[in-house]
Amino acid sequence: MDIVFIKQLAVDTVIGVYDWEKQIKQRLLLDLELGCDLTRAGRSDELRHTLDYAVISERVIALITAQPLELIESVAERVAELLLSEFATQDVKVTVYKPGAVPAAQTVGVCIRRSREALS
Ligand SMILES: Nc1nc2c(c(=O)[nH]1)N=C([C@H](O)[C@@H](O)CO)CN2
Repeated sequence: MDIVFIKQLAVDTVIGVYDWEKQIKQRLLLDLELGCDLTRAGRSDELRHTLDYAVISERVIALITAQPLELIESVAERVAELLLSEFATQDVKVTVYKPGAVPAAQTVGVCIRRSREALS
């Protein structure tokens, strides 16, 4: 399976369980992997034959900033659902980092894999 990926997509949004977190924006970083077949795009050299990482990035940022959430798990699940429903990908891997959440750690986060197969 080929992959279109986006690494360390920065999104400033309201995210967190605690009251003080609901008053501020915090930065999340996302790694996205979308499984697909890139043979046609590689041969044709046409953008319409692949997944446009610029469009995907804009959609993901718009989704995450549209509503406050508590858990980064919820962010990951919503992003996976969006990617599978709006883009021609077979499966996705979504990693959400919340740097700074645990001062003693470089970063913390969650990683999920979801496939179109599992939806049907
Ligand atoms: N597995 C998770 N653990 C925690 C989360 C989370 O989203 N997923 N969130 C918090 C708080 O919001 C924390 O980031 C505040 O520093 C705690 N644990």
